[in-house]
Amino acid sequence: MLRILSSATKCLSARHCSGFLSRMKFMKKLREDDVSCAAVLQNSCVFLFHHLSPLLQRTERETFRPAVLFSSDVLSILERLGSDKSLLNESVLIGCSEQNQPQFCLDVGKLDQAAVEKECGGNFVNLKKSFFLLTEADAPLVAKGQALLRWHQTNRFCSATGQPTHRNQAGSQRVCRSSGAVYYPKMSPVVIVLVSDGRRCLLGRQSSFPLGMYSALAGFCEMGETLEEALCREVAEEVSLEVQSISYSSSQHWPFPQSSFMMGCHASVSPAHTLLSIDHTELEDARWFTLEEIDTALQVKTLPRRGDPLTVWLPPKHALANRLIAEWAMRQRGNRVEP
Ligand SMILES: NC(=O)C1=CN([C@@H]2O[C@H](COP(=O)(O)OP(=O)(O)OC[C@H]3O[C@@H](n4cnc5c(N)ncnc54)[C@H](O)[C@@H]3O)[C@@H](O)[C@H]2O)C=CC1
Ligand SMILES: [Mg+2]
Repeated sequence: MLRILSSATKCLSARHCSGFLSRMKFMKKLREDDVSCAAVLQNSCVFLFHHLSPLLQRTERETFRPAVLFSSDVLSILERLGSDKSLLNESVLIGCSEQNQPQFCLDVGKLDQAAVEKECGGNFVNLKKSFFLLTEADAPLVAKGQALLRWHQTNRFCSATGQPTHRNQAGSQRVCRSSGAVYYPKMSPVVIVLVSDGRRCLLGRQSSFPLGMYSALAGFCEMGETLEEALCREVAEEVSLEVQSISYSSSQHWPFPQSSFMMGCHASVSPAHTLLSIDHTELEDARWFTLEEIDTALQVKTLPRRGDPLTVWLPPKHALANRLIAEWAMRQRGNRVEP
């Protein structure tokens, strides 16, 4: 069995960079210079995927972390499993750790899954499950890796000429040599908004959500829309409310169902106009929640099962919706005047 190293354990490329600025410049160079990138890949961390499912390893504390191998370990595995070692060159650059360790991801879907799992002492777990098994710190990098690997797998041909596209070594773009068209990985912009009437906040649920889960309203931005226009339209479409003011909170990359760029906002509506008219083609339910109800929902740690009494619970900390709700609750607690 091979050793699986946390990305912090070795620091092979420290001489290349130190601090945030040099790390960013180093990454830029790797994206632009195929020869440097190929050389660095020989001494880097690699996150393995199998048909887009990341390889996870159980820790001593019965939690999970992404299994991180060194390129030399990957080459040994490829050799032992009788695979062409050039497969390593299909790795895609995903980052550089704070310890200055370049990080790549590689899909070994061509190899036997069980054989790789045995070699590595881990398991390939589909992204939806693994995203929530991982810590808030590890999940985004794994999601980014999967998103890039998926993009490469689904953009192998030029949409103008039908000719094959060719990736650069870092995997940050693909080029059609026939037309010269350059393709870059794409995300769909999505607005997510926590609407408040000053006293309560508005949450909704789609029928596809797990039982009892309510979240902030969200929707894809349409071509040509500003963030603010998309937000007002989505709230109008889904619950027939007119938003009065908007403030931006923060953003996140969201891998489900495919790469979205989520932009999180707070918005207010007039307390005199809070009557909801729900579009049931989009939402199964939407309701106003008081601070007490939100506090209770934030406490729910074990997910309800079918047959359990209906408990409202909220998206986990990994989701921007959770942050928006927590921000709102904190602000409400601060505003509350004790009798
Ligand atoms: N990270 C978080 O906290 C949360 C993330 N989300 C994510 O936000 C996203 C958008 O939320 P929804 O309410 O489902 O959006 P939505 O309200 O825009 O409705 C989805 C529908 O929009 C259409 N659509 C338009 N452009 C699309 C595109 N580029 N890709 C896919 N469908 C498109 C499709 O018909 C789809 O069925 C979802 O992917 C969901 O996973 C939703 C809630 C919380
Ligand atoms: Mg929606």
